[in-house]
Amino acid sequence: MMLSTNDQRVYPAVGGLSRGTSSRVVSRTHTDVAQREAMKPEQLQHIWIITGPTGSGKSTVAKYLKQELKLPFLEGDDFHPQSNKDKMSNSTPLTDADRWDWLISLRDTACEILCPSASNNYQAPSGVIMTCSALKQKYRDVMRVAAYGHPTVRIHFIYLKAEEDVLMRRVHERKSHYMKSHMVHSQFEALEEPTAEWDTLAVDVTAPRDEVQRRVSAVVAAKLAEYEC
Ligand SMILES: Nc1ncnc2c1ncn2[C@@H]1O[C@H](COP(=O)(O)OP(=O)(O)OP(=O)(O)O)[C@@H](O)[C@H]1O
Ligand SMILES: O=C(O)[C@H](O)[C@@H](O)[C@H](O)[C@H](O)CO
Repeated sequence: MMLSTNDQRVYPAVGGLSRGTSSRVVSRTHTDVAQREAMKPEQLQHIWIITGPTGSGKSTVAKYLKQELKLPFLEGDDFHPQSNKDKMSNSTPLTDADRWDWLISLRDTACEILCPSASNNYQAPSGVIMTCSALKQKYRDVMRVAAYGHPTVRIHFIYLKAEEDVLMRRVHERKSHYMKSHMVHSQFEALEEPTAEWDTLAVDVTAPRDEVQRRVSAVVAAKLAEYEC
């Protein structure tokens, strides 16, 4: 299934993110809620966060989705400081403390991208795709802050789900990456599955790549269709 692309739309600066507010948490008022409910689909900006443990195929799926939706893409791995990469290369799992700044910098970069600016010719994109393991609920909550005070923004987690042994095999076969297969178990230990969270679309990724792509396309298309009603 091919997704319809909506990246060509031009958004007025007035409805979108405004510079300088990306990291500020604004309290939700009745007006905010009313504005949020009154949004037209073409005014919305979607943050698609591809989540799951190491080896679940986040980068693979995100590159596919980038082509399909023609949206900017942020690779979560690129936002880890060298100290985090060194830790993971040395087979030491990251702690919460290691992850906060990483999560915040990813979130704030997504907000910057969605903001009309000279770099996008004052035509902010209709969304952004990012990879981010977001293993725990409190990490996903950090990302959810991107929608606070920004009535145009909708956040969707696409959770790539597979059994540990499947990911162990995939990471073992993947060469030239700092994350090695013996780190997979620690990722499952940290994992709090988001399957019951309202903004999460779970996709079973045990299947071959083309089938996973079809599943991801289907859940994204279904989600976008909800806003057209
Ligand atoms: N559906 C699939 N079937 C088989 N192999 C796959 C599938 N999807 C991805 N792979 C392979 O599994 C490995 C892990 O995929 P990928 O690097 O995209 O995962 P990731 O979640 O981004 O990992 P990390 O968090 O460690 O960066 C890669 O070698 C990739 O080619
Ligand atoms: O939170 C984490 O422990 C990391 O983000 C891992 O989940 C990533 O998979 C790692 O960056 C390897 O790519």
